[in-house]
Amino acid sequence: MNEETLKIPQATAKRLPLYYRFIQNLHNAGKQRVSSAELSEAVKVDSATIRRDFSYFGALGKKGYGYNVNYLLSFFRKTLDQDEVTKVALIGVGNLGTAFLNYNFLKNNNTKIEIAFDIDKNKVGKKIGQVHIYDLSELQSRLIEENISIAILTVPAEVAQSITDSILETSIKGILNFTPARLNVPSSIRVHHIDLAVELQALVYFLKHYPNDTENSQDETN
Ligand SMILES: NC(=O)c1ccc[n+]([C@@H]2O[C@H](COP(=O)([O-])OP(=O)(O)OC[C@H]3O[C@@H](n4cnc5c(N)ncnc54)[C@H](O)[C@@H]3O)[C@@H](O)[C@H]2O)c1
Repeated sequence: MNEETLKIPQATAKRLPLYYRFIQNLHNAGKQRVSSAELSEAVKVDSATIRRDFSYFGALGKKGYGYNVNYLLSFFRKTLDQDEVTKVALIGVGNLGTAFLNYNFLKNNNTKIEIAFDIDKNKVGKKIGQVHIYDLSELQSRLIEENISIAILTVPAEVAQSITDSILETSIKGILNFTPARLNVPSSIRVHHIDLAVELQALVYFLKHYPNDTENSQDETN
């Protein structure tokens, strides 16, 4: 994201790609304008939150008119750096990694897995979709050469920290960690953890303790 968006709350920042996706859908469907109530229904975020989120960027909507779809689209495209492709590497081409390579974020214009790594000799040298799988010994040199800024970690938890340590001195600025390992990194590197087991447990907890909380029945902030 560019500098203008650096000071917005993190929860708002995390909702931006969600807004962008739905605004793209509205644009593709030929819609010219959208009210915060319609947007709220589509993205399942309450309209007060949408108005507050949008207010961080100045007055984007007009009372009684709603938001101009083209304006929002170009605004979010610019804010989310959609015109600039962020190169991603995937480390660990097992069950989860293979699924990501097949999916390869085709709906996102600005992120693409460019390269993958594994230690398994049966996988190294092959391609999944457009993505080549290289031996782990080539990790640092290829990350630097291709100027890759994000690494997705889908390796066994035991090796997650050592792989992380080995990419600290490369072009990597962010790590999307799917392993259950908690990673130690310097503050110059950002780590986002995605743990299905934790999410499932949280869902079970909310079902049990907040069965009637229909106001907040969608969690889009993580
Ligand atoms: N976050 C989630 O929701 C979620 C869900 C399922 C699995 N996981 C985690 O994701 C990771 C991968 O799971 P999986 O089911 O795909 O496992 P997997 O065993 O199918 O795949 C792991 C891959 O990593 C490779 N590998 C092993 N050591 C390596 C190293 N040092 N460098 C590079 N590659 C190496 C293996 O050869 C294999 O291809 C695990 O840590 C697992 O706990 C997370």
